[in-house]
Amino acid sequence: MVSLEKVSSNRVSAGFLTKYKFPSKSLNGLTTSFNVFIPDSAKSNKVPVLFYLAGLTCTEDTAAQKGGLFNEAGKQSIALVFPDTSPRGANVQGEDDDWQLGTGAGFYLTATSEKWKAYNMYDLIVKELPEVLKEANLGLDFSRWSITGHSMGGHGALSIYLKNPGFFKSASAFAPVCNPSRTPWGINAFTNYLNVPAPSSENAQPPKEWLEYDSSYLLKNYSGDVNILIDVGKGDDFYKKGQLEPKAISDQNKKGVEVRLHDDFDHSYYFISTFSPEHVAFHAKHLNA
Ligand SMILES: N[C@@H](CCC(=O)N[C@@H](CSC=O)C(=O)NCC(=O)O)C(=O)O
Repeated sequence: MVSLEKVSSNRVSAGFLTKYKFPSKSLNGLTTSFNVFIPDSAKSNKVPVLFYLAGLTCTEDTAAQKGGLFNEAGKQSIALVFPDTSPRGANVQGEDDDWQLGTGAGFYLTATSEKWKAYNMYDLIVKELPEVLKEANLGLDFSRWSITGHSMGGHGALSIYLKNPGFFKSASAFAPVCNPSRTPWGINAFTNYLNVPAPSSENAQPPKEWLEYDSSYLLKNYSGDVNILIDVGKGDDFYKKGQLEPKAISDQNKKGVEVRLHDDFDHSYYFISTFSPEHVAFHAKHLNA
């Protein structure tokens, strides 16, 4: 039995957003927080669930406050779950020194490096949080889950979807890191958290431990049907600097994958909140099919 503590609750759109915290086994016993939006309709019928994984430097509050997801989620009777982006206070030397590694930068993987042993956001999202939500008895339908995210969280959403065939009905992402085993944020995260060094040449095949978390590679080797929507802004500086590489996904021309590039939009929550109602509607189509 997990000791789930309610931190706050706010009326928003056609439901309530409630923040909880609990000591997480995945994160070495550290306390983690998450927000959950439950539409009013959950009182009469169980509702499907959409996870939102946020990006570097974010918390469980970032997308809840700025993502613009609630009106459509309320209308479509979908619950939203917003986890944190890393453990907090793991006491790893240097974990607060660089916004691209450590606190706020968990990269949604299971760390295999002794130094980063609390950094197990993959286990938290895929195993522990679903169990915690089931136990909390919030009116959620545990046969219908989907997943979305932004940037590092877009990488998380796509890789978690592709690593768990059949578990999620659909995945979507805003400006995701699509090919982390060949782009700087991913290489930095994998080298450190997985303790597997980068290959000596840029053109060499990345290590197999890294590829297990690379959505482009996972998609290439995926045999079933997929439902994936990706939006990227052409005015996004991280896109221009080669951190995102959506071409690694769009060039595969896989059925069930739509990658849309939009003029002018940047990496910010102005971009996300513009397209988030469409993403919620996309997931509703698959969650309610
Ligand atoms: N501090 C950084 C910029 C950090 C940043 O832009 N974070 C993005 C996610 S980037 C990929 O995961 C974000 O979502 N920020 C929160 C927000 O409210 O916009 C820098 O110095 O560039």
